[in-house]
Amino acid sequence: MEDILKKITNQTAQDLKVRKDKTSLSQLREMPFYSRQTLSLHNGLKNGSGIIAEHKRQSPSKGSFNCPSSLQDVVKGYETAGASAISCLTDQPFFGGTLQDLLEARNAINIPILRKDFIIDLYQIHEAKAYGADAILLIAACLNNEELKTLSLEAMNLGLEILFEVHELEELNRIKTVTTSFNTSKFVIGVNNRDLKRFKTDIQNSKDLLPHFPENVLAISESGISDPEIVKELKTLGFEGFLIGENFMKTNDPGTSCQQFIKAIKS
Ligand SMILES: O=C(O)c1ccccc1NCC(=O)[C@H](O)[C@H](O)COP(=O)(O)O
Repeated sequence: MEDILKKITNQTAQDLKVRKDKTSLSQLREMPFYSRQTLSLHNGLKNGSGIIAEHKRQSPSKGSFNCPSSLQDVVKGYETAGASAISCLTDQPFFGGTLQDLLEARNAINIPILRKDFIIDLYQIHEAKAYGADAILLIAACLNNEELKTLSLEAMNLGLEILFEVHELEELNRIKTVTTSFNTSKFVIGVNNRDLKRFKTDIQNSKDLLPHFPENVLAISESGISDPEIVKELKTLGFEGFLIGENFMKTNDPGTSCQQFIKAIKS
């Protein structure tokens, strides 16, 4: 595992102990959104712009984005702009997000929401459902095959879709192995263009890994996307989803930035 991921997941494991002591699984199950019918991320991407617009206050690579807009204004702006889905970061120590953000986003919008976090424990899947997510992220670099399978099955049981994230071919091959026995094709695989050792992004990573994708799986390109022309190019190659955070969150009005971006990819 890359150093930064190790650092983040070690912190996640510590924070989880505190949250588990504070809120039991039964209490999560009693929360109003726990029994809610989820929205399909997969369908949202297939039928819409393909943009997953991210709410991201800060990042380990860039620090704070100093976005003056409230979470509600950001996510409502993204929805109005025509985003297919929202990615809501809930990691606090490194990204400044909270589970409360997820709850607020759920109350504000009616498009699919991805809980963007570093999921290493079944408890987090139940949290995702209880706080209103429709999909979760599972990062191959943080999990072995057994963990990937156990977490995926729990998510699917709760009606949550999964975005599997890979950085390299070995991880993509592991996702292929883990998902072959699944009774659904409603999961998506994302290539993260961010090299976590050097914090550099390179779209070429998406282009290199796409030919190795399993058939009929929805492909997403993640990170470092700021040019609508790149999205147009990646679409012609076969990508159907594009996860974009910084490019919108570094502006004063992420919703309007997202609107202009979506207009540009359609022109
Ligand atoms: O963004 C980071 O610096 C980062 C560092 C370590 C682990 C993950 C990180 N980012 C998570 C993401 O995947 C991005 O937030 C997401 O793909 C959007 O990327 P961007 O459009 O470049 O903000």
